Amino acid sequence: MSKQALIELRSLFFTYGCHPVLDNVNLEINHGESVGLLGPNGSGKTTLLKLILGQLRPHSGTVKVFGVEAHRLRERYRIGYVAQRATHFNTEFPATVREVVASGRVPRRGLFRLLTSQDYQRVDQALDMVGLSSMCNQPVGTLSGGQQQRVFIARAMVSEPEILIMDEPTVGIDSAAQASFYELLKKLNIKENITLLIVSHEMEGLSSVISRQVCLDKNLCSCNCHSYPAKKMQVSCSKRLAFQYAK
Ligand SMILES: Nc1ncnc2c1ncn2[C@@H]1O[C@H](COP(=O)(O)OP(=O)(O)OP(=O)(O)O)[C@@H](O)[C@H]1O
Repeated sequence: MSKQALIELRSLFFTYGCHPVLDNVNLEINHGESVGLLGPNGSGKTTLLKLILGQLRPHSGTVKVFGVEAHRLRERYRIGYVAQRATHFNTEFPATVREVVASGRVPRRGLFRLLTSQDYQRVDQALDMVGLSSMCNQPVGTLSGGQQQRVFIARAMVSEPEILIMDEPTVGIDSAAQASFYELLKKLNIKENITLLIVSHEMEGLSSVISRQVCLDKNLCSCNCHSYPAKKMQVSCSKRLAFQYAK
């Protein structure tokens, strides 16, 4: 029996009004992979993630997650999601780091059930994993961009997801913080056995984390990040990509 892909896109077509964004996209992501998704601005990366998260429905073709059509998936907690610019927190935002991370446990526990000591144990484990235990009582708005990004990863992790999807996770994070962030992603993928799908323009830094890279420009084209240098790989994808990255 063939192994079932965790994420499976078949002949996917999506349009906003009369503006086609995704045209015949096919992609399979298997358990344990760490996939980088690259493409120029406006090429449909966030739209593709929204389809995988079941927030949008395809106009034709299929999007399956864990073998089920994405919009029908009931166990949403199986997918962790860190949105683009998740870290733009108002410094006055009153919640502490621990409270924000604990809120990520609600989808698994259920909306009307109080969190138990076991849930909080999981929260503390997630804080430890991202290296923020010592800051757990600080208001989240007072943290740096890189630290806030870790809060959002911990928040996604407490629901114990099998897949973690991140949209531009390193935007606004300085290069020193990026290096330790990439180490964290490697740990999640290899030690915690979590499948990763990461949208990023920073593929050079991410190349130590990802096992495969795909380029999107309405269609998808697959590239193996370990067999090509990043620039060459991007250029090979399409003329539009070549233009983008030659700048
Ligand atoms: N809700 C919407 N309604 C109409 N058009 C939209 C909507 N959301 C996105 N678009 C358009 O769809 C196209 C793809 O947008 P999308 O955000 O998926 O691209 P992206 O690759 O994630 O871009 P970026 O790298 O800039 O974040 C763009 O032309 C965008 O203007």
